[in-house]
Amino acid sequence: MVLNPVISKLSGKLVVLASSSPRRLEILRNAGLRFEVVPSWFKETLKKGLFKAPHEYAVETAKQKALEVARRMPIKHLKTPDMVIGADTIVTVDGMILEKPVDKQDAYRMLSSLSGKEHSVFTGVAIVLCHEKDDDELDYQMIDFYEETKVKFADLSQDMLWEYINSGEPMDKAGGYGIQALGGMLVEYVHGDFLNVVGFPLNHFCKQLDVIYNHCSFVNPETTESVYDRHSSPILIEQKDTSTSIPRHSSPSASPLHKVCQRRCAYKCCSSFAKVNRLSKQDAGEIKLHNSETTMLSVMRSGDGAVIDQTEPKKGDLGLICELMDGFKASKALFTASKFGLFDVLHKKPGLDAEQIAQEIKASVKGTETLLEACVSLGLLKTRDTGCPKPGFENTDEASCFLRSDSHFSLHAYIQHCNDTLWPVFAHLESAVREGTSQHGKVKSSTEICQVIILQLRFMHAMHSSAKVAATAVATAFDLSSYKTACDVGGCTGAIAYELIKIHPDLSVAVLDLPAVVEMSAPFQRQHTDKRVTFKAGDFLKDELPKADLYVLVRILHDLTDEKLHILLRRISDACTPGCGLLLSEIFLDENRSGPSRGLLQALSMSEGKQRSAAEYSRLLKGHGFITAQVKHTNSLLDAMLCTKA
Ligand SMILES: Cc1cn([C@@H]2O[C@H](COP(=O)(O)OP(=O)(O)OP(=O)(O)O)[C@@H](O)[C@H]2O)c(=O)[nH]c1=O
Repeated sequence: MVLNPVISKLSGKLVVLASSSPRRLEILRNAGLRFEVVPSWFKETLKKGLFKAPHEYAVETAKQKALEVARRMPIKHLKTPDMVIGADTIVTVDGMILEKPVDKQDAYRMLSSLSGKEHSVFTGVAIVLCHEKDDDELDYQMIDFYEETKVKFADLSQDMLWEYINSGEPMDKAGGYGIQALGGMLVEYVHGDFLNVVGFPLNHFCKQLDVIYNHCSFVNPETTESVYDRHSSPILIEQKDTSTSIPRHSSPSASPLHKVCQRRCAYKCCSSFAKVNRLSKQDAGEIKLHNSETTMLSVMRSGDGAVIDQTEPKKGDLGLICELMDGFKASKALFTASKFGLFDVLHKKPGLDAEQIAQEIKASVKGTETLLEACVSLGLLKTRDTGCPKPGFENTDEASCFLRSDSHFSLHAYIQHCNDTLWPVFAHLESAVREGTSQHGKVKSSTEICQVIILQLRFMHAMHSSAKVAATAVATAFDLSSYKTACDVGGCTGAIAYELIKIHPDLSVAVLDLPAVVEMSAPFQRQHTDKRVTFKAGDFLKDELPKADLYVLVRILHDLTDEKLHILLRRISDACTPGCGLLLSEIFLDENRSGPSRGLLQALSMSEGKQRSAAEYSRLLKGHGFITAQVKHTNSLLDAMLCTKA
């Protein structure tokens, strides 16, 4: 297998990764594959008992994830992809299939069942090759396979397990661990493909691409001929069979899933098979069949004949609700501790007890004690045994990194902004929802005019601190070496600009922002001497944009009305020559707008704009002549997208 020619076979094709897993994205990106990410909406609810072996469950889930995206993309007016890749990772031990834990207790249960034992990690992968037929139909071929890796865990003590669980790492990972990070410390040995455990069996995938593009010919959907490659061992390809077309309103039993299962045939390469299936684009909604199998709803009739909906609570349901009910208390505890400078005090004098801390922060002993305990429970502080009857307190690593006011990645100013500005705005949320307007005005109108400048400066501090935390992820998201001049439109204090020039030595950046902002941003530049960042005062909606071959828009578009957004994009597009780049950074919503919460909660206090998914931004930009080259979900505060002017 020659790796690069295999990956390069896909250049120029629209390859879509139907996954929200940042690990899969990174594995494939690192392999040089160019693709878009459209997370699947398929709910992982297939009945495990229906499958003879665990890997069949993983493969079937992967197939359904990929098919759901292949169906949805053309309907949602996105382009029909050439290839959709879906994957599903599961952990199996003692006959049980472990997926992602629903809460900490569940993670504990999973990890204890793995302690001291060998288990298997299976990743099922589905590759859907699509061929657009006409307005209504989509032909596709499905190739699927799986990979198994054996992993042995050391004996794990209860303390160690809880420490690991409290790190937060287990929650979005099958089996409740991430071998690529802290979870690696739990592992005694790995037999097989390491990346398979992380979430994607890259080696097996490349072999499959090799088979697809170098060693076999697939059924040509136009001619309906089935073809064998005579120079390699025969790959059995089912002849196109229109009986696999899915009726527009197929019943669950005639679902693609069932058809696919029944029609499975012998083939080379593990469990792969390829055949042409036909899918009506209208069938997108029909994938719901599994919901009926897994729902826990039982309908009963009460004495007066009314239907009572008795939904049994699922494990973890209560945990979720409690977390949400108490969420505001946790936030306010963080804001208060931050306002009192608690994390600075404990950085300078770790190990102080409650009484000493109360003295330092000039607060009551009783109140301080309560706040300290709450902060420990939230993972912001930890206790230290000082040998005295009263425990000492110190910052956790997270607090040390993000909550001190003097740390490089300090979010202190942003947290104060949350407390002083956003908290009062959210107190008016009911009115905001009822009236459909932001409540910023109500809160601001009660502010003295002379305070406006102070507020503006505070706001800039807040933006500066969160931009600094997001900057590395944004600046390193893509290879920008071909660009020499950039303009950071609305770049505020230059936090992103300075990071960009740090990472890209040949780049110089002009930061464009309103005159008042540029004037007030001087104190933020004191520690920077590099002349490659310059500031230009101007209104990006009216004044001339500095010439550049890369325009940068970080957290700008979501805040603009549609009208302003189109004015800005048109102005940038006019300033660009073909080949110029546009680096967009925002929180990208999931395609079904079901998350991430950070983006959706932010929308609740936004005045004019709206939050969008990567595909929505992509479409907007396409309307102004920009083609999306790459999308990156960074796992940091902001995601990123690189587009090129066509
Ligand atoms: C064992 C292990 C798993 N994982 C992650 O566990 C998720 C599995 O869940 P999934 O359902 O297969 O995928 P998902 O995250 O829900 O994404 P999607 O493809 O959208 O369903 C994937 O993320 C994997 O990386 C690690 O990161 N490290 C590990 O060591």
